[in-house]
Amino acid sequence: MDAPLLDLRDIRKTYPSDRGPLRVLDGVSISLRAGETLALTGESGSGKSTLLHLSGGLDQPDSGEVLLDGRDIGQLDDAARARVRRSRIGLIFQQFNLVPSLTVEKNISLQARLANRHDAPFAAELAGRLGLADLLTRYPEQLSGGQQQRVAIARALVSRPALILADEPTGNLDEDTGDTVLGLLLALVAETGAGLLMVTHSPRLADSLQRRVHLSRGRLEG
Ligand SMILES: Nc1ncnc2c1ncn2[C@@H]1O[C@H](COP(=O)(O)OP(=O)(O)OP(=O)(O)O)[C@@H](O)[C@H]1O
Repeated sequence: MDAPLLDLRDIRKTYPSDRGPLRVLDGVSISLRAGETLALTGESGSGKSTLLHLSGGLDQPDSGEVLLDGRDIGQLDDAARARVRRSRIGLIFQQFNLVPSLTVEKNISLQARLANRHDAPFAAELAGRLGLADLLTRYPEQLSGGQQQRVAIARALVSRPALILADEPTGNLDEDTGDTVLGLLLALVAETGAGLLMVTHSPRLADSLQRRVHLSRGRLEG
C-alpha cells in the first residue's frame, strides 16, 4: 500500500509559559491518505492550530515525526521545507495573510507562480466558483472579511496541492455562506484528489468531513 499522504507520528510539543512548560501535544499520531478529509476539533487552546502548523512544517515538534509522502519534513533544511510547502501544501489560516499591495487576482496567483504551478484557466474557474470574479482588480483592504477568506481559499487551491491544511476556513462567514464555501472546498478537494485536514470548532461542520478526531489534554480521542 502507498505511504499515507500525511503521517504524524507520536508528536509532542511544549511551549514555555509563565507557569513553566506548557505541554500542548502529548503523543499525537494522525494518518491521512490522499482524497481523505479529516476534521480536527477540540476546545480553544487544545492545540489544534499548533498541530496544523507542525503538519505544514511551519514549526517543529519537540519529538515525533511529520512525514509527507513518506518523507520526514523535519529532516529537510529550511529551503527544502519551503519548497515542499509551496508545491505540495495549500494553507488556509485564520489570518488570511493576503498581500496588501497586490490585487485579488495577484494574491490568488502569486504562490502558484512562485512554485511554477500557475494555471490561469483554473485560477479563473476558482475565482468564479468562489464568487470572486468581479473582485479580481480590488485590493484586500477593499474586501469584507468573508471575501478575504474566499481569496485565501482560492490561493490555497490554485496550485492543486496534495494536502490542504485549513484552520477554521469558514470562521468569518455567516452560516449559509460558510456552508456554501465549505461545500465548494470539499468539492474542489474531491476533484483534485487532495487530502484535507481541517480545524473547526463546529461539530456540525466536522460532520461534513469523512473522519473526525478530537484533541483533548494533548491527546486525540475518536
Ligand atoms: N508560540 C507560542 N508560545 C507559547 N504558547 C503558545 C504558542 N502558540 C500557542 N501557545 C499556547 O498553546 C496552547 C495551544 O494553542 P493553539 O493555538 O494550538 O490552540 P487551538 O486549539 O488552536 O486554539 P483556538 O481554538 O483558540 O484557536 C494555548 O494555550 C496557547 O496559548
